[in-house]
Amino acid sequence: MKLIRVENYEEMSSKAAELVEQQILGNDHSVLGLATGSTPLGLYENLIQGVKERGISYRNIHTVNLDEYRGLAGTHPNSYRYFMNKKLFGHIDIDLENTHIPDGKAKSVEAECERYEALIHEIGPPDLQILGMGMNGHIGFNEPGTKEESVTHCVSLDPSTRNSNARFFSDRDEVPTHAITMGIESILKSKQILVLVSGKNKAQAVKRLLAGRVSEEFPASFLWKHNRVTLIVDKEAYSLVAANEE
Ligand SMILES: O=P(O)(O)OC[C@H]1O[C@](O)(CO)[C@@H](O)[C@@H]1O
Repeated sequence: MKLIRVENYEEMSSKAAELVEQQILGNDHSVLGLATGSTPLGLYENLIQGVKERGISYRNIHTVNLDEYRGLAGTHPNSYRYFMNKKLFGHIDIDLENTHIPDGKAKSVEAECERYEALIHEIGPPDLQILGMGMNGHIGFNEPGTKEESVTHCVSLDPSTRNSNARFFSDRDEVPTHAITMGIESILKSKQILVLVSGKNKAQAVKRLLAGRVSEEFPASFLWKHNRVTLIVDKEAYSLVAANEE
């Protein structure tokens, strides 16, 4: 795992954008794996700037997102489809037909998971997958206990994840109880993975990740099984590791 230590969220976001743009400049037909949550927002702002100021084009880029809440339509303001359209896709020259996110409202969740996994293989796997990490080590919505062999599946969300994501909803009870997520195996198929972690509330998770012990109990630890992972971590998120080094 390649570690890039940066000062703060802004630097993490601009460094990440630099790496994404490098990928696009190297192959303008790249497949990007994208994430939601607070972490990649700064990255997306930088990518939007890249279109306006650096002439980066997404005309031939395809994207696959990691996950979507079960039960929310793409028009729901808390759905990840809505998030992606608002925070990125609506501001860059990407063809929306080339952007893919699981359908949270699909009638049959099993059929939707199968369709999405097949789609990842058909257009992908991603040349570059962006990941955030939950405080409990979740990647996508793969909660502790998820098997390494997991492909796209429906998960019951951990109470800690629902609590943490409640900040996006007007009421905690509105946070969906289930989500569709790419599995660990689906994520590890990506050719390259870029993990972004920022803030004090992730310091414990960074410490656990960098301890290097691979365990189902901490899903992000499976990233040690991939040979092209870059972790960009800011000072606060790295603080507990730094304290150990002193
Ligand atoms: O970036 P945040 O909001 O801390 O969330 C971390 C991770 O949690 C998820 O939002 C799922 O809850 C992931 O998509 C994200 O990478």
